[in-house]
Amino acid sequence: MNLVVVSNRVARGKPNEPMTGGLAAALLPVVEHSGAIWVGSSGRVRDGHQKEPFAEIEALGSGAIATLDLPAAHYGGYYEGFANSALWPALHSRSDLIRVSRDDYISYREVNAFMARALMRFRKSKTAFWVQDYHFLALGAELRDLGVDDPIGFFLHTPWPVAAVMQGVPNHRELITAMLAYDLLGFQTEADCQNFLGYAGGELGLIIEDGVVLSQHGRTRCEVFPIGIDAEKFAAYAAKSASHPDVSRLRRSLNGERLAIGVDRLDYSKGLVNRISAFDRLWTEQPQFARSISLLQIANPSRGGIEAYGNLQNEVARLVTDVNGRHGEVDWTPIRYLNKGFSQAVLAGLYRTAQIGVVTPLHDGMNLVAKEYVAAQNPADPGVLVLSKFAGAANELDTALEVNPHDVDGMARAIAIAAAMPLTERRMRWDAMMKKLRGHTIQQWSSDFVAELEKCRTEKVAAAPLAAQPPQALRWLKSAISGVRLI
Ligand SMILES: O=P(O)(O)OC[C@H]1O[C@H](O[C@H]2O[C@H](CO)[C@@H](O)[C@H](O)[C@H]2O)[C@H](O)[C@@H](O)[C@@H]1O
Ligand SMILES: O=c1ccn([C@@H]2O[C@H](COP(=O)(O)OP(=O)(O)O)[C@@H](O)[C@H]2O)c(=O)[nH]1
Repeated sequence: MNLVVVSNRVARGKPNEPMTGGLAAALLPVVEHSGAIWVGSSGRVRDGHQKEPFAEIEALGSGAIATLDLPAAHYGGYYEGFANSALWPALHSRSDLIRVSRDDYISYREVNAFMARALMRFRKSKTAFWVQDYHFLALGAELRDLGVDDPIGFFLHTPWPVAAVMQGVPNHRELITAMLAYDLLGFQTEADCQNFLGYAGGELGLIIEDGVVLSQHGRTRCEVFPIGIDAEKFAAYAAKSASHPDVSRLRRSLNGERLAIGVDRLDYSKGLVNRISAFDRLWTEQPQFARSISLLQIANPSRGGIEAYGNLQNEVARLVTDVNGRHGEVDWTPIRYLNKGFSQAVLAGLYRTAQIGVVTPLHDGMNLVAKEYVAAQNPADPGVLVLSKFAGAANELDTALEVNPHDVDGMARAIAIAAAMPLTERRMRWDAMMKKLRGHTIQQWSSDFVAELEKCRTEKVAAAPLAAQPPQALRWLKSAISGVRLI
């Protein structure tokens, strides 16, 4: 089976460059080892009507990356508009930030249709399509409209909120009905999956049986596939990172003080304001921690053309200046705040240098930084992960110090507890988390999904004659022939 992976963002495959987000970071090794073709946006646009989409193709391990120039007239409305100003805030339960625009929705659908047409040239006799993330909710339906009867699966990297929040997204019914053209919908957590099923059953009134939604598109299985990392790679990077100039300079600069590290895109979902406020609270309420704990916050700028992101960047910069101004000394800077990225090899060394990892998003699909921080620790003297209960990673990393990111005092207390935690407890917590990370790698995540996708397609085709009926007919049939299972 040939695998075609599709996402908006693709990784550049250069080992010394930072990754832009977890999706690209996670899929890079999957494509390298599976021989898949990974199709995504080049980040450039092209004017006019493209007969043949312009694609650049380069090898990536045993696979390849094909990047497309997206249509100039629709790119802004698609990426900064509908995807990141309507869907992203909704998916992260920030209804207050949803921006509604009819034109953005049209552009979003145009780009989904454009991508479907472009994908036809990557289709061979036996192909499975694996679509990634909220940029392409309608891509499966567009492919079906073009006559594609191959397995088509979808994985959502973000959370899926409760139905009342999704109802704030323009055209939500049409869009979510289109999602049912996929054979398999994958989610990061059980809560996300249940929220989706709740919407399908409640808002769309569809029948759901054992995690399968029955609709006019047939059967759509919904399942949980928490994304993993290559823990061994991070451990190996960390073990040999000391010689890297950034890592050794950081270590020399510490003078015995303890370091906490935060690594995030500058995104309102990451809870940066509350995190910095928690450090402010710690240094104010427990002055013995001034000089003895400092924070290294890497905050890579993201989606800078969107107002909410520009506002956040200003707010965080102001807050850091204020906190440093009040708590700093001539020879001590409480928060080292960097608006740039590092390669994962360097990042691993920075993670290992820090005794505390602070990962406190208000909402996050998974948060790979949490997993990478754990994997990069020195087994003989591991650091402590302070982790938000609203990160998908909290489901697996359940021996981290769990915090509520809305509770600034609680986070300040957790940071103090982390700083004082004895070695035996740190090792016990770290061992348990490391076992989970080793037991569920990124390669397993992808092979589990693809195996399930092939199985679902076979089941869907076998059940097609009955499941292809409109949902109203299914409901009527079900009540008319009681006791008969409609699968
Ligand atoms: O492509 P961008 O607009 O620059 O944004 C970067 C990525 O952000 C999001 O990442 C998510 O995927 C991670 C891996 O599964 C997950 O750990 C994290 O919780 C998610 O937020 C977004 O979903 C991606 O599409 C973006 O590429
Ligand atoms: O300077 C940086 C900051 C982050 N990352 C990578 O970007 C990803 C961030 O993923 P995460 O799931 O934590 O959050 P997202 O940005 O996708 O929301 C991780 O794999 C990091 O290793 C990186 O390579 N360099």
